[in-house]
Parts: sequence; structure tokens; C-alpha cells
Amino acid sequence: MAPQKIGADAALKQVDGWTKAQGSRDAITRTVKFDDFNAAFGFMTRVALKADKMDHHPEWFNVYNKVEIVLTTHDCDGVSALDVEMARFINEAASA
Ligand SMILES: C[C@H](O)[C@H](O)[C@H]1CNC2=NC(N)=NC(=O)C2=N1
Repeated sequence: MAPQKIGADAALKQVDGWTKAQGSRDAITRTVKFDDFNAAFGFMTRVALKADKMDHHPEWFNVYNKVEIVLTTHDCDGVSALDVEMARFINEAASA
């Protein structure tokens, strides 16, 4: 059963540090900068394990110490509670 779409605006009320993605997609985005690549990749590793456990995967782009992340739920073509849960986890992992 596809998760229910809540929309980016509702999601942004539930989690800090994120913004609406550019363009027509219903998605939320955050860019995180780390001290170096090692720290960035360690963050990505923790998020990757969580994503696999949730079966909910980010769309992300990494260059050196910067990780650009977009969260949306393909199964409902928009932002769902799964994205809010993942965004909260990402905020924790980014500040660990
Ligand atoms: C079959 C598999 O469970 C689904 O494709 C999962 C995988 N990871 C996913 N990740 C994201 N971001 N959205 C999804 O709808 C999604 N669906």
C-alpha cells in the first residue's frame, strides 16, 4: 500500500533545517557540509543503513565534504511521513 502524501509544506512544519525543492516536484531538500570527505562519507554510510532498514532512500549528491539531499516518496509522487522520519534522522546524523 503506497504511503499517504502529506506534501512538502506540511512536512516542513514538522522538521527544521529543510526547504522545498526547486521546480515542480513535491520534495524537500537540505545541503549538509562536513569538515572533510571522510566525515561526509561516514554520514552517508549511517543514512544508507537507515534507508535500507526503512526501505526509503534519499536522492543525494556528494562532492568532497558537501552532501545535497532530496527527500520525496516515489510511491505517492510526493512528500510523505517517511520523508519526515528520514529528515529527522538525517538532522541527528548530521549533528552527531
Ligand atoms: C520496492 C521498494 O520497496 C520501493 O520502491 C521503495 C524503495 N525506496 C523508496 N525510496 C523513496 N524515496 N521512495 C519510495 O517510494 C521508495 N520505495
